[in-house]
Amino acid sequence: KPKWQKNKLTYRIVNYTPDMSIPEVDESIKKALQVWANVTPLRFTRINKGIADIMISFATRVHGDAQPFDGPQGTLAHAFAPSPSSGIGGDAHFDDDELFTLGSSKGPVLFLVAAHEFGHSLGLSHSDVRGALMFPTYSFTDPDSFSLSSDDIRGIQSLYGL
Ligand SMILES: CN1c2ccc([C@H]3CN(Cc4ccccc4)C(=O)CO3)cc2CS1(=O)=O
Ligand SMILES: [Zn+2]
Ligand SMILES: [Zn+2]
Repeated sequence: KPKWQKNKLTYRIVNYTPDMSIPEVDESIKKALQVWANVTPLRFTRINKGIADIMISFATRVHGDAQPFDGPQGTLAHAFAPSPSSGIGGDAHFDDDELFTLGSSKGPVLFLVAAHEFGHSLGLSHSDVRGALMFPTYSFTDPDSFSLSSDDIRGIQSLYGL
């Protein structure tokens, strides 16, 4: 299973969705990374130019990789597993044909989708445990009452320890 060979990782928010304010996106991304930092030795530092380990962007349809997005609904985002060779490893792309929200059930909650995607960015694949963050299908949960399932914790700690 590919994993990062370092605990200090950088991230960069390359562009923004029109759905939310810039501070709301910044906070959602920061909280989503903190979910994984809370249970591992991993630490995330934001940079605002250059190449980060985890490049975060919003895009629609064909957007420069082999996985064009599919318009509204369906795929909400995708992320690439860590890779020693390819620069895209770790990157997370969000489908801007979705309406990302801070916490309403009017559209997918960016924090929740990002937390799931960053699981992939760190090397996790999907879980078959309903209720796990890494379960393949999204189901709205109140972001304030969100917590990782034991399956998510077992998975990430099998890669990075605690
Ligand atoms: C907070 N949670 C999320 C967030 C996002 C996702 C996935 C779902 N998804 C749509 C999807 C549906 C069906 C199959 C694959 C992907 C994405 O594209 C990316 O995010 C899945 C889950 C499980 S959850 O605990 O409810
Ligand atoms: Zn992409
Ligand atoms: Zn997924």
